[in-house]
Amino acid sequence: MDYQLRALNAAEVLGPDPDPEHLDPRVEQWMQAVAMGFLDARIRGAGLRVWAEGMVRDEMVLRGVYLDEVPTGALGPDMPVATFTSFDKTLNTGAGQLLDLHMITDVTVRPSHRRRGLLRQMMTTDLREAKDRGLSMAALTVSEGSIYGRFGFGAATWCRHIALDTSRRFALRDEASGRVEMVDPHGHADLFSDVFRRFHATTRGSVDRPNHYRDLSAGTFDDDMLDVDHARRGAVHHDPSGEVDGYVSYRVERTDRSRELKVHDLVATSSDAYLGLWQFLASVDLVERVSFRRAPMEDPLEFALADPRLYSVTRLEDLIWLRVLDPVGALEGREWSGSGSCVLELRDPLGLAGGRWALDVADGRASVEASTAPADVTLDVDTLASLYLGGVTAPTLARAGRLEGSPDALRTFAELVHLPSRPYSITGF
Ligand SMILES: CC(=O)SCCNC(=O)CCNC(=O)[C@H](O)C(C)(C)COP(=O)(O)OP(=O)(O)OC[C@H]1O[C@@H](n2cnc3c(N)ncnc32)[C@H](O)[C@@H]1OP(=O)(O)O
Repeated sequence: MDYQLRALNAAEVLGPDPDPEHLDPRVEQWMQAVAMGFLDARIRGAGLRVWAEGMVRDEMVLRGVYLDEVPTGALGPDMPVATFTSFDKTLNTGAGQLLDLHMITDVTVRPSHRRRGLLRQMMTTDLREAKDRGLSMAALTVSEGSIYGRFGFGAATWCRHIALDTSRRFALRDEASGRVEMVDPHGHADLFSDVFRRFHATTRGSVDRPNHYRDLSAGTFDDDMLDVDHARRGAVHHDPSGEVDGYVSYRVERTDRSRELKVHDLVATSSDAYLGLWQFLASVDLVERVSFRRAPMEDPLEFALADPRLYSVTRLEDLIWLRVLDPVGALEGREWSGSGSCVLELRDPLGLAGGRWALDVADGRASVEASTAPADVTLDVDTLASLYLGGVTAPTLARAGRLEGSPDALRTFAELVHLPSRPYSITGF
């Protein structure tokens, strides 16, 4: 069977203002292939608008694998058998630095064509092109944990799914300051985006949001319902000067004889905003359970409660998986601890970032260059990805057998790479 890998530049094909009723058929067929690959319904209505606008604003590259010949009656030659999207945004790497980030999503291969190397072909082409364009880091979120390690990706940020008992027993140890007012989220996409922009600028581990988050946060599109969420409600937190420093977007769902408040998005730029929004959520009557799937691993809420047992973690989720493309750009673009030096041997199954790299850290900033000196520490490129944002420590990875070196070398590297807190991304894509 002959396959052709093609790439479409969404902004070029759709123009600046795409009309969802009359999309270029190549793009629409590509979208329907993605929907089929993720076992979703056909895309229509609001979904076409949100997706097309997002593709254009984010300048997405849509890769597709097409069949040369299609048997009579089978899905047509314009619908790809495999899809893959990428676009560029930024990653907060700590100490206020934003690193350019190559983001990958919408990876599907039609079941009748899987395990023939189509994902491998799209991935290796895309990563090579991103590296050639000068990007030093790529990222994705995964449907299954077993797929992307072979391509050099490692889990780098995690989040908690939490449930909070908001019955009469709920109380914070101290009242949060500031004030919360309800808003209609459908009309506040700009305000929500602005709060997120400030959160992104100050939070290590945050990845910038694709454009369609404007609709997801505001509830003008919901990716489970594939439509406008008419039950979506919202509230914002004002700091004592009156400035909005956090928001929450949520809906209440009935389960048997009770109700659950499901938080879709909660973004806060200060602890008062974060705790104030939780205090508001707990004050919603007729609901005794609030759930949220993007709580930080180090969650102040747990420790602000008068009764910490009202807080439960229902699941831990790996969220952002990173892939180093260029070790110099990636390692120099990160926050480090103290001063010292070390030679790293990086093993890379795709040959993009492998080799020996001399790392020199002075007062938290690194300079990195290729080296022929003997390696102090040896690791795989996916292990470096997991260490990169401080989501896991070097001693833990050494105990897992994923770092090799003498005890002294491992100690030096562990001290340099260590970061004081866990990273937090609130954005899946
Ligand atoms: C970033 C994202 O978009 S995440 C979403 C990923 N997509 C999905 O989960 C949708 C449903 N699944 C699919 O569409 C496909 O099965 C895909 C995309 C996961 C895999 O596509 P394929 O073309 O079958 O993969 P391909 O043949 O290139 O396999 C590449 C390698 O990955 C391995 N692999 C592929 N799928 C899986 C899997 N689900 N679990 C474990 N390993 C896998 C293959 O065995 C192969 O390994 P090898 O090269 O070391 O021998």
